[in-house]
Amino acid sequence: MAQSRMVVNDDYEHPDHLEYILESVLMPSDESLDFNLLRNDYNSVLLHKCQCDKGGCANNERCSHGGAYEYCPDGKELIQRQTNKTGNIPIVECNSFCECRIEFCTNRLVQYGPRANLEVFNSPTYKSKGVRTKVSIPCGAFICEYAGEILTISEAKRRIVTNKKLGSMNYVLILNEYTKTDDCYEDKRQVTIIDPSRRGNIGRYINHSCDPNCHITAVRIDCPIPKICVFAARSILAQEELCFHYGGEDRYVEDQASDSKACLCSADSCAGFMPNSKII
Ligand SMILES: C[S@@+](CC[C@H](N)C(=O)[O-])C[C@H]1O[C@@H](n2cnc3c(N)ncnc32)[C@H](O)[C@@H]1O
Repeated sequence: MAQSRMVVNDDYEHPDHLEYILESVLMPSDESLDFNLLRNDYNSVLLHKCQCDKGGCANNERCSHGGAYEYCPDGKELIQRQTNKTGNIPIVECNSFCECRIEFCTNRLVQYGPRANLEVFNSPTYKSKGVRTKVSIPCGAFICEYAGEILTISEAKRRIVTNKKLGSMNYVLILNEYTKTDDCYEDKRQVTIIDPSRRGNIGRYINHSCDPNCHITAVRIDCPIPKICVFAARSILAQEELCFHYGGEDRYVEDQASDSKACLCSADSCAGFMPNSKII
């Protein structure tokens, strides 16, 4: 049974014989200095807490973390606030240190686990496994974490080279976060590298598209290392395959680095090749 540091509702079956995890976990130790730094981050907690009363966390002027989510027009579920349409604004959810009352707090979503009614299927578009939804999904809704092993930069480089040599599928996802002012990306602030090839959740089956219906956003709950989270970038119909752009924010920052692997997304705007985020 998969274990989590939080109360996560995730009872998806794992179709492969891999270890199913409920949230990202630290890679095995390689005794390096980089690993020790990563472990320190992984084991540390964000102490900053909010002191909200009922409803306060809906408002980013009142709540020190709040305002990331709002109710969708039918009021049925919390979605990513529509000012964050590209998913580029990182989210900090309320956590166990916060003084808000959990039953009133509207700044907790990812911590409850992936949405229901997703399924892994054999995708005819990608000629491999993919994830689709059995029911429609509103724009901004949380899909799931892209959970896997959190890697050091040197271990990620090593695994990417090995995958290429073996011709294996590459599951390593690199999220570069940037400081941003007036629509201009500036210094890189943090790199997070996740590999669900050995240990992962349902997110590991989501394919890349050059015109995706989902995007990724960095979400922190109680750890300074963000979770890479998949949200709906538009309304999605039942039976649609879910895809996001593997280049993340990098595609806006510089000429997108591309892989030698042909992209099968079949979008009109397809770049022809799979994107390849740089490990800077
Ligand atoms: C995170 S996995 C996605 C799930 C994968 N299809 C599977 O069966 O497990 C990433 C791998 O899926 C394949 N893939 C994903 N998106 C693709 C695309 N747009 N074009 C070609 N292959 C893609 C590539 O082999 C890539 O290394």
